[in-house]
Amino acid sequence: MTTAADASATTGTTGTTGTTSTTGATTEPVIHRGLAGVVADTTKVSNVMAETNSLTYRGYAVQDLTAHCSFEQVAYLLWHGELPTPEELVDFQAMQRPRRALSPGLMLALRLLPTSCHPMDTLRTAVSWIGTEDPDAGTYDEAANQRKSEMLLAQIATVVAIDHRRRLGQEPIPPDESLNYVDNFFHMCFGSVPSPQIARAFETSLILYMEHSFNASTFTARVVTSTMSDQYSAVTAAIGALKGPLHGGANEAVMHTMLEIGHPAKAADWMRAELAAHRKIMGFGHRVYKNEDSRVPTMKAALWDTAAVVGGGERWTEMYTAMEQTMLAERGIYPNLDFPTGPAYYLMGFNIEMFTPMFVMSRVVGWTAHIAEQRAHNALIRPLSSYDGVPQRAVPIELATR
Ligand SMILES: CC(=O)SCCNC(=O)CCNC(=O)[C@H](O)C(C)(C)COP(=O)(O)OP(=O)(O)OC[C@H]1O[C@@H](n2cnc3c(N)ncnc32)[C@H](O)[C@@H]1OP(=O)(O)O
Ligand SMILES: O=C([O-])CC(=O)C(=O)O
Repeated sequence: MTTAADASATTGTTGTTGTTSTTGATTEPVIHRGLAGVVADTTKVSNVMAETNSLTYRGYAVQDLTAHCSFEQVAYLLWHGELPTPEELVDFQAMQRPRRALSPGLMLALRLLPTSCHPMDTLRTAVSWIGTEDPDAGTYDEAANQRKSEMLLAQIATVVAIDHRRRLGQEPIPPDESLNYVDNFFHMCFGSVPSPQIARAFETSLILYMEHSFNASTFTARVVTSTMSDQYSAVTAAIGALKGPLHGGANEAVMHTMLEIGHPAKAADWMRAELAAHRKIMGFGHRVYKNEDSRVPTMKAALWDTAAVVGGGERWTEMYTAMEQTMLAERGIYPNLDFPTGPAYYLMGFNIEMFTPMFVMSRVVGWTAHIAEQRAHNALIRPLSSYDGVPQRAVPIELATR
């Protein structure tokens, strides 16, 4: 089998059985395991530029957006291609905020779910449920899909907050239309709004989490959409893809790791032992960025800001520094966005198992922007495989039943 890394340039047509070169000789197909390095389609939503460690949403640098825009403004930008005018923003908020309350059916379903399930399972089930209650779930047109995207954005935060509370044995707190997305989420979780510094740090994390081109969960949403399936199915599948620790689940794993290490002074030895045992350390490495994740400096600053206003915060910033320095010295691998976000969410008072659902609260905007783009220029996503199982054979006569 030839992999992308060791393949020499081959021209010709590729099928499941091999490649026919222009000279007529059959060679083995080039296998791109994990689709690494494959450009699967074009997109206008965001641009991940690994060479310059930079990232733009609809042409705006994410650092510019986190410095000057609210979560709602950036969500509007990703969906509509332009930042909203002040009037458009008011209209957007007036339409979004009343949609935060959940249906009685979904409220009941959330009560019935076991608390032993992971909150990502709650969220996956809730999105699927919302789809069952939408009489237009299967109808596609641009306006209907935009309405569904807005509904999902408004309701996912409510589901996450209710799940956060029910695991603590607490009753839901209804959403408050007078509050912005961030303050309302804290209000629904804790019954109060955060300090401006914490609100800003949290909003920064959400803006940075919102979109990242063809990452595994977005690509999952595009694969489902490419079959002309519905938006709820695509988002439900994307939640399943984000849950894994090699993707969004890493923000939870980072905090578990930091707690296991316990003290910054123990970080270097702990990490060296893990690396010697060939185990991966969550929150480090990236498929596209091989130098530094474009979003990390901004989120690292937000973690430091959070630590400055929360008691005991320096324990986790010192842990961050110790782990970052050790990984760079031992393997030359940089932290990814999940590395600063994990301890930031922990310092903000969230239970660790809620971290990946909080990622969904934001990434749903990116997913649905990509679903719209996929639908607008659809091509069924169906790659080829190279068979390397047993050669063709006949059913043994003694096992035949007909
Ligand atoms: C929001 C996000 O989804 S960001 C990503 C969050 N995921 C994580 O933090 C999980 C930990 N990181 C990883 O598993 C990987 O870096 C990934 C999956 C993110 C990207 O991986 P890939 O591009 O497939 O690279 P791959 O896993 O093959 O790693 C290349 C090499 O670096 C090593 N490596 C990469 N990441 C790590 C890590 N976190 N810890 C230890 N070694 C690592 C691999 O062991 C491999 O070494 P080898 O060539 O000696 O076998
Ligand atoms: O792009 C990726 O592969 C993973 C990632 O950082 C993201 O989804 O934000």
